[in-house]
Amino acid sequence: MSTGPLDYPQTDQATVNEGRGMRIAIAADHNGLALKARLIARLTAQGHEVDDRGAHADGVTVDYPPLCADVCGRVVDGHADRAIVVGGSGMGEVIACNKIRGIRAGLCHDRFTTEISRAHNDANVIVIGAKVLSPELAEEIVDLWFTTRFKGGPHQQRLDQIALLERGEPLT
Ligand SMILES: O=C(CO)[C@H](O)[C@H](O)COP(=O)(O)O
Repeated sequence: MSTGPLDYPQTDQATVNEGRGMRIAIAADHNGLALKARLIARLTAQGHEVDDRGAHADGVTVDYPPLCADVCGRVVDGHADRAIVVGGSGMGEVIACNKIRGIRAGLCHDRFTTEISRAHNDANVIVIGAKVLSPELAEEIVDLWFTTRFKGGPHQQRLDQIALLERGEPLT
């Protein structure tokens, strides 16, 4: 992952790898365990290195914020190129992830939101609601997410503005 002048993670190795051979941290709460397992199998078969950060126990209710903090921390500290979080709706998860400096998490539930999260927002975390999507659509959008490149240009300027907000600095 490169670090730009504003000291936050920018376009990452993923765009260089064009969707292959990335280090991916993944987590799910109790609502997302089956989908997490399915995505791990698929991404591993595609040649990615997948780090399953939990939860691991089926039938046990868990809180999602610590899982979000963990996988996002792996991205921010450079141990992972990108992260996936699976929840029930994914709404709380995307809120939690976006509290972490350097994280741009997108809640993706169709092809449009998925493409925009990468092309415009350079999202480094994708959040999926296992109760919102079919497993087949989840696989499709994860594939799309990993192969969609950030467009840069005016979108980079907006990300720079978001980074200023994150740092509590005035927008110029
Ligand atoms: O998607 C989620 C948060 O946005 C969680 O999966 C959901 O809130 C968990 O709820 P419950 O404990 O009732 O299964």
